[in-house]
Amino acid sequence: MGRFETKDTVAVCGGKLLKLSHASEYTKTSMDVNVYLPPQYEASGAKKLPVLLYLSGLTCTPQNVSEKSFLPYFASKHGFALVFPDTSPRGAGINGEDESWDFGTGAGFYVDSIREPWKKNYNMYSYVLKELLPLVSEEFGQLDVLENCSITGHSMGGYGALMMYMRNPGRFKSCSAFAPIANPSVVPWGEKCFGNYLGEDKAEWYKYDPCHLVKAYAGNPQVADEKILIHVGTKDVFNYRDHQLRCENLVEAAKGTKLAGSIDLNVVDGYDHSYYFISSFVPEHVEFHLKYLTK
Ligand SMILES: N[C@@H](CCC(=O)N[C@@H](CSC=O)C(=O)NCC(=O)O)C(=O)O
Repeated sequence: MGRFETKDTVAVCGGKLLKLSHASEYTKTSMDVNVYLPPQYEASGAKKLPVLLYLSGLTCTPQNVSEKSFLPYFASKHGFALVFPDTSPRGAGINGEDESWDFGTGAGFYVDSIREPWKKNYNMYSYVLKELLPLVSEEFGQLDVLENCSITGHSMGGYGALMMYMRNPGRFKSCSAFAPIANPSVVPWGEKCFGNYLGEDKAEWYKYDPCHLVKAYAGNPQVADEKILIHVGTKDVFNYRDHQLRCENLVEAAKGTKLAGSIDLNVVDGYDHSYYFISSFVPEHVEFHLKYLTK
């Protein structure tokens, strides 16, 4: 299949989960990605299917979300495709990339590094937006991944979804997030990753921080009633309020901006950070995105 190598094809919920890999120009490594094609794909003819891009969190490969989110069930029910990228380059051969679970391998933080020794490979922002999605579009002509695509994600990936959405107004039809790292510049995970990938100049960090991006965000020209849906649990060990996640900071930062009153933050009692939490709120997030995606 063109530039993708198919490593496995799994029957799921009436559709096909394709486990793919390809050589990446932006990471200079082989990259894994899972693409879920719902049963409607085969019969779609000239009509292109909408796509939901899901960015995963720290330590994840494309398999965690494929196996544990229930997203394929809803994609089959409603006729949209799913794209599950990996969370970092793997095996880049950089000293220190495998020393901790919250930096390096599995922790690309969806930024383009500007620092040695990371900048040659750790370019997940450009990789996802400029390479992977265009490649999916080329290889799967029936998927409208360039014009009719929404974005979501979990934790580091929830942060990535908010950040990519706000940096590219109109590129995605809608955005939601599960327990996102909403203000990475002020929390330990962000400080570690931004410090290493982007250096000491905080101005470089703010280019990727949703709480700063929201200030200049021009609004989504594609939609009239723009909202961002966020869920986070009260039993999340990374704490929505004052530890790694800081979801309330985004609501606060949005005041006086185009997104004032539009960040729909739902703090849900008793839920943790796991895929039990994610899968519990996937139905609501799917309903949300379906309001914006063209069917
Ligand atoms: N050290 C632990 C915890 C890692 C963890 O909780 N990862 C989350 C994402 S955290 C933020 O980005 C995750 O989604 N894990 C995968 C899963 O299937 O739950 C560890 O290494 O497990």
